[in-house]
Formats: sequence, C-alpha cells, structure tokens
Amino acid sequence: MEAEKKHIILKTENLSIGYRKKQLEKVVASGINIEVTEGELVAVIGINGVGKSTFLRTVSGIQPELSGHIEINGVNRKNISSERLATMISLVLTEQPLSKNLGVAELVALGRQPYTNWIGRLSPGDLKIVKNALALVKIEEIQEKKCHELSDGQLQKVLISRALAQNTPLMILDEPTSHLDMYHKAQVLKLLKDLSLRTRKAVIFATHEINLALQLCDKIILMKPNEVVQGKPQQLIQKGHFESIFPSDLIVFDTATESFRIKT
Ligand SMILES: Nc1ncnc2c1ncn2[C@@H]1O[C@H](COP(=O)(O)OP(=O)(O)OP(=O)(O)O)[C@@H](O)[C@H]1O
Repeated sequence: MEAEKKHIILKTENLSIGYRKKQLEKVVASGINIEVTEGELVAVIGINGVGKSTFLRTVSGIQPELSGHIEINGVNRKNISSERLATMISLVLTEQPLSKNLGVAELVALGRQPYTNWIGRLSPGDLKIVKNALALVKIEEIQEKKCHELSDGQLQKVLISRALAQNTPLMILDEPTSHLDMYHKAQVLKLLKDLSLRTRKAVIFATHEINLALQLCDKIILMKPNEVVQGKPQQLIQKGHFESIFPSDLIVFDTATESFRIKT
C-alpha cells in the first residue's frame, strides 16, 4: 500500500549558506537538500560552529542565502513578504531581546501581532488562541507572573507558547534547551514532540542534546563540515554518520545503546 503523502512545509534545494562582506563570501555550508513535512519534529545537529544557527536564520529569512532555493509551504521564499512570512514561520531564538517587565500572558499575546492592527488590539478570536497556546504548554498557572520572575525553563515554555499563538505551520527554535537541567531539557523536547503531533506543525530546532534528539525526533538534519545529511535517526545510525561527528579521542558513539559515551 502506498504511504500517505504528507504535506511538505520546508524544502531546500542546493542551498548554500554563509556570510558576505563586501566582495568576500564565506560559505558555511552548501549543497543542502532537505525536506520537512507537517507534524514532524526535526533536530539540527552538529559541532560548535558548523552552521546550525546560520542555517536556521537563513531558512527563517533573517539572513539571505548565498545561493539555492528555499520553499515554505510550497512557495519560493523570495516571493513571500515579511508580513506573510510572520504567518508562516514562528521563531524561538536564544538571547532574544525581550522586555522582562512584560507579563506572561502579554508576551504570549505578542504572538498575535502578525494578525492584529498597529494598535495591537486583540479580537475575541485572538484571545481564544492565546488561551489555547497557554493551555497547550500548560502554563496557565503562571500567566499572571512577570517574565523577570520566571526560571529559564518557564521562560522557554512561555516563548514556545508565544510561537504557538502565532499559529504558523513551521516553528523554528535555536537551542531551546540551553541553560536547562537534564530533566527540564527532556521536558521541553517532549513538549515539542507532543506539540508537533497535536498541532501537525513542523518543528525544527538546533540542539546539542544528541542523545535526546535520537530518542524523540522523527528526522535529524546532521550538519558536518563537508556535508549536510538528513534522515530518520535509525537510518543515520545505520549508515554510521554519528561515528564521525566528533574527534574520537574523547567520546565515541555506541551503536548498541544508540548514544554517545566517554571513551575509557
Ligand atoms: N555574523 C557573522 N559574520 C561572519 N561569520 C559568522 C557570523 N556569525 C557566525 N559566523 C560564522 O559562521 C560559522 C557558523 O556559525 P553558527 O553560529 O551558525 O554555528 P553553530 O553550529 O550554530 O554553532 P554553535 O553550536 O556554537 O551555536 C562559524 O564559523 C561562525 O564563526
């Protein structure tokens, strides 16, 4: 029987990413061909400096691609205005400048900005969506708090809730678990998994939590210095891709337990 064809939310073709300064071009990664479909949870993995943030920023339209093609929901990203892009991609970035004096519910309500007028008045429909976003992330109890009163883990959930209120088919997060303890890292990633299943959004996040990503994600985009590959965790493990991510003097990938361990 033919497998059900899923809607493609993000597609890149021969994408090259990096930085341009005057005439100089610094290519961070090239030949990136990936596809992410609705309801998928996808981790972007690779060593420090390999280009994970650059990739996410390029896909989100924060910085231009060097060359190649990006499609969001079937539309060439070059043909999408920034206003429309805000209804297609929601972002959760690390070290985001935000007014910590804002209340939790107020911050989540900012997710409705692409749909409200310049005064930002919320309609009953907007308020319902904000309420739903607070409930999906289970943060109703802290909605009256100010953002400066929150722990890092709580703040991360609030930012995810704001991205949900934005109601986009694609959610992109850059290292959503940095600064969190092991339990809260697992909690946030499990939350992303549940959200991708329940809302059918495509959720893409950069992470250094490879062991957790291998257990939870539908797909992994593995960025290596000379190639970017994508696949189901099992496929990438079977092809031996994880054995060559790090220099092997300190840590090794154990295929039996499908996790990294310290070399003894
Ligand atoms: N604004 C910039 N201008 C020029 N080069 C940059 C700029 N920002 C990052 N880079 C370079 O691009 C490369 C990729 O950086 P990037 O931050 O995307 O990596 P990363 O995989 O997200 O790293 P990490 O895991 O440490 O967060 C690095 O060599 C970095 O020095």
